[in-house]
Amino acid sequence: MAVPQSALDPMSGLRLHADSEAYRDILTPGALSFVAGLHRRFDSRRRDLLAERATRQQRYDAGELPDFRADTAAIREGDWVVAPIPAALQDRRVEITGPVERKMIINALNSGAKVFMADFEDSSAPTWANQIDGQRNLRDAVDGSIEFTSGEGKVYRVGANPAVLVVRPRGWHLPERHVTVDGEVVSGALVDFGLFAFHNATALHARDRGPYFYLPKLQSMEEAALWNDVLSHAESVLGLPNGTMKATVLIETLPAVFQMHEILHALRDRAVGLNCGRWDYIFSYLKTFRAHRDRLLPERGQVTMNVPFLKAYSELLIRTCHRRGAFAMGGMAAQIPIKGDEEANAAAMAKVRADKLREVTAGHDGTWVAHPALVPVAQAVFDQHMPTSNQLHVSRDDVEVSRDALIAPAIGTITRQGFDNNVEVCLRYTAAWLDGLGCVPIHHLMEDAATAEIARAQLWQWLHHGPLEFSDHADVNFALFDQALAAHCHRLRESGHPGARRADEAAALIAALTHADELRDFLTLPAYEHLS
Ligand SMILES: CC(=O)SCCNC(=O)CCNC(=O)[C@H](O)C(C)(C)COP(=O)(O)OP(=O)(O)OC[C@H]1O[C@@H](n2cnc3c(N)ncnc32)[C@H](O)[C@@H]1OP(=O)(O)O
Ligand SMILES: O=CC(=O)O
Ligand SMILES: [Mg+2]
Repeated sequence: MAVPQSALDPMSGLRLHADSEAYRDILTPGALSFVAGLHRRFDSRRRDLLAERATRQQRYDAGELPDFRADTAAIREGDWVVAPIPAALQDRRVEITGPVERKMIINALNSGAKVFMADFEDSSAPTWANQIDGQRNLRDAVDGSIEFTSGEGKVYRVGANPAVLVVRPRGWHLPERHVTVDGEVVSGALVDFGLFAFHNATALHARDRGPYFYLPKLQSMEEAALWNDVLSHAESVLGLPNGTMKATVLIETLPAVFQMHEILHALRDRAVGLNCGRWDYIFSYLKTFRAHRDRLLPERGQVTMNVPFLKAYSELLIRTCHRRGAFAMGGMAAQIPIKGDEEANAAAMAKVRADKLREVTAGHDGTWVAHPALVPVAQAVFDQHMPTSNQLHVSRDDVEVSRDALIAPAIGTITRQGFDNNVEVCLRYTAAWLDGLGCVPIHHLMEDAATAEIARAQLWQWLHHGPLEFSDHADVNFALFDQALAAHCHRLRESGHPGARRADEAAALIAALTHADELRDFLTLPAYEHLS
């Protein structure tokens, strides 16, 4: 189906500040007009909502605690369900996620997972080339022409029964500085969504395959309503029936956990589920309580999904989703396969299995994996404990979760090793990101923007809310941080690790962010100024 030209805005006012010649097939006049139209219609609302985030955070800094909203009680108490879920998304027991790199897209589609979440967000360093090559790769995946030949001559093609594609655009906070409209920088979310929808919506709809989206880092039902209006407008411009574009929302901020019914309600014509984005959720807990010394978290390794505030969040998410006829998706275990060490690999796989067992027995309808080798591991657990396509019938009416349970402080310690690991992860991840890699293995764990943010936020909290002690009673202080950062920077510079050549820049950025009086909202915003 052709896009009616009359529905597209004129091109005037849109400027590209990067190579566009090489991407003429993606940056077509029609696609750019579509993005410009989204910007003109929706960007002022987006900026107002970002300002509301800042105001909300000021209230938390002044001592207020997040809570359920009084003005939306009728939505929480009312009887309503989301629109029917399409056949292609009825069974989502294992979803593989990964960056929009050509070879990885083919591997993910062939991985045996039910769904592939193609990620422009936590696992992407948003260089112009990464984002626009990613659009081309996805367009080729959708039209069936995608192929890749490795340096060794191995040819990659998509086989039978590929995973169903779900796309995650960037969050509302990130700009795409290479595109301006009427002199204003366009939102990364609208660029990622707009280009993907423009090029693929019609073809996907014709095959009953969407388009489907994962929506990241929302804080409120108003932010969900903005997405709803963007999707609805796009459907109308592209000539698709209302509700064709489906959305799964990541509940990965602390404010959002108090508005899960409201978020589903705002998107009820197109919501198919919520997902426990545990890593950003932990980061958001740290950020929300950046001024609350009584809610510091212990080191990252101790903040598992069995910690009471995380258990409460995941169980309330399941209960909420199932009451509304929506899927309750689990999240990502950070372990990845360990090559060349059978024992360590078996221990890592056992952790993944335990995590998936917790999810499936709690009532989750599916889960995420970070690597193709983990698909059979997660699938075996879900197959054994979830004989049906999903568990919408499991109501979890037994779950009673209070506001206090959702914000309960976690008990634990800070070890020197945990502190040092946070410094290393922050540095190495930031350096890799500056070099264009948004997801890297560090000490056999997947590290992406969300996991690195936890490390960064923890260091800031521990150092600014001192005096704190390590488990061996030594002081946690800036001198130790500076020493550790310098040592890791030296090691990284000399290593063959991703980002080695950006080590000094990354170290300077991490030092500035950690010493600053205020915890910055996102590492990726100041880092974007340095991204090639
Ligand atoms: C908090 C969140 O937001 S989670 C969601 C965001 N994070 C992600 O999506 C994580 C995605 N995963 C990855 O990027 C990678 O698995 C990493 C970086 C963690 C590890 O990467 P590597 O060390 O290169 O993995 P490894 O060398 O074992 O890869 C083996 C093969 O699997 C492929 N592969 C690894 N992960 C993936 C993936 N997620 N999707 C598709 N293919 C993958 C590799 O491309 C490689 O293919 P090849 O054998 O054909 O060359
Ligand atoms: O996006 C997922 C998360 O855990 O963060
Ligand atoms: Mg996330």
